[in-house]
Amino acid sequence: MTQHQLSRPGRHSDAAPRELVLDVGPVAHGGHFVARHEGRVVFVRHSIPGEKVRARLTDADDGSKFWRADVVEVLEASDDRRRHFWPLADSAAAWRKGGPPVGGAEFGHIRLERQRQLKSEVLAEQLKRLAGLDLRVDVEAVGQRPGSGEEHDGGGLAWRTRAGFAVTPDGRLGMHAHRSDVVVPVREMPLAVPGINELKLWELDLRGIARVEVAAPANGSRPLVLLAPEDDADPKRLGRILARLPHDVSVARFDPAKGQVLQLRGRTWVQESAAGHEYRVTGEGFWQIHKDAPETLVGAVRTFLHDGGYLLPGSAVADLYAGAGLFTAPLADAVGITGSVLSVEGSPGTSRDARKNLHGEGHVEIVQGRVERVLRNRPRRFDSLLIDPPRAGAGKAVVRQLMDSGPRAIAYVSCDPASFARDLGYFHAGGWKLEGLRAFDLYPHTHHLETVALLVPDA
Ligand SMILES: C[S@@+](CC[C@H](N)C(=O)[O-])C[C@H]1O[C@@H](n2cnc3c(N)ncnc32)[C@H](O)[C@@H]1O
Repeated sequence: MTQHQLSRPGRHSDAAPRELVLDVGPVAHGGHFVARHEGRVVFVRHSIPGEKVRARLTDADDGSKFWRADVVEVLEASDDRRRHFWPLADSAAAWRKGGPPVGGAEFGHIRLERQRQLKSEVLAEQLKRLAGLDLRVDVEAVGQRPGSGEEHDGGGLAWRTRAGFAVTPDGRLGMHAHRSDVVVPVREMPLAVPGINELKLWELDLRGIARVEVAAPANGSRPLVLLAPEDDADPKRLGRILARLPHDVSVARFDPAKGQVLQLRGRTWVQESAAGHEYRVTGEGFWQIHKDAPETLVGAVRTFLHDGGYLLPGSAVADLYAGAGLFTAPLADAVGITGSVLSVEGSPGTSRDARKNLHGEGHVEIVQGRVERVLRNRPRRFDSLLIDPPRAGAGKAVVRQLMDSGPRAIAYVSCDPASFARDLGYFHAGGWKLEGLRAFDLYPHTHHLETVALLVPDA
């Protein structure tokens, strides 16, 4: 990696030292660890509680309440520290070579079991702070061979069925350095499933392409490569890239701003499978990223709703923030043709997929629109609900609408402990309680965490 200026945000006042020696304290939401320098909080990435590190300031404005820093040298290492499995994402190694590490594997230097403990601590802290709840939940490992995590011999790797790449100015496959516009060339993505790495996209000349997205379903069906050309790209370049990719790979061009996907070869979608159902997912449409996430999450929701007696034949239920219908199909099975399922998804393309995926299920109504609008314009009663909002969570108004629709239970699937804890606070204020909570490590080696909760009225 060459020396680059940090272009985003990388602010330093002249008075601020560029490197500090820090004693690292507890983990915070977002994958940072809390340290202090002369009374000011410094959020340090790539460290571990209890360590002493030398860290480079990446955001250090005199006026700001806290600074951000990145480890360049570990002075006293934690027993939980492991050699990072990917040199490009190893903070100290990357800075030694003159630039920031690539993003996306910011916990890769931590023993897997300790990663899960840290995520559990973050969840407990958010629940306490935002929902006033004293609760510690263990984070469950998913799809890892027992004991394999310690040596990184496959533990926690090769799980991403989706990967996004940038392109270097000279046309090589790359990834953004952490909090930076710098694109670092890559030759593999260790968190991605083999179906993505086998494409060897790093061998392509990608000049004229701004972004590359790849989807390789866990069921081994045909992968899809999405290419976003720059505005002034020579169309012949797309043809040359197409010729270099294996024939059994679908290729499409896409325009992220307009949400358009145009076929170049094969399909514009991938075929996914879960819980005995088949799903098509077009372009960049949402699908759970971890190869084992669909089965894991459907199983957890089923246990909470079905085993709790909240999902009976004939029930009226809803799947909100439904994507391509991952949960809609098993909910439709459970309530049967005497019941009904309302499935609401905001993205027009993904909602079209849901319509195709649930075609023929007469008791399922697919509605494209924002959840808050659909619930406001057509208020109705439900026996139980499932929600799986994006990272921002559902929010106060939607939580109110959900409670007002009279369900006996709500399953809440969340990918962000902070917005989940905040929403839980709104449920508490409305007279509801947390009846069950499970947490899953569906993003190993990153700070992200998935939870599934069961909420019921506090009778
Ligand atoms: C975390 S994904 C879950 C999708 C689906 N449940 C699954 O597991 O495959 C959230 C989905 O909500 C959609 N979405 C985001 N904001 C929305 C809103 N206000 N109303 C409806 N859908 C929304 C996104 O397009 C995305 O498909």
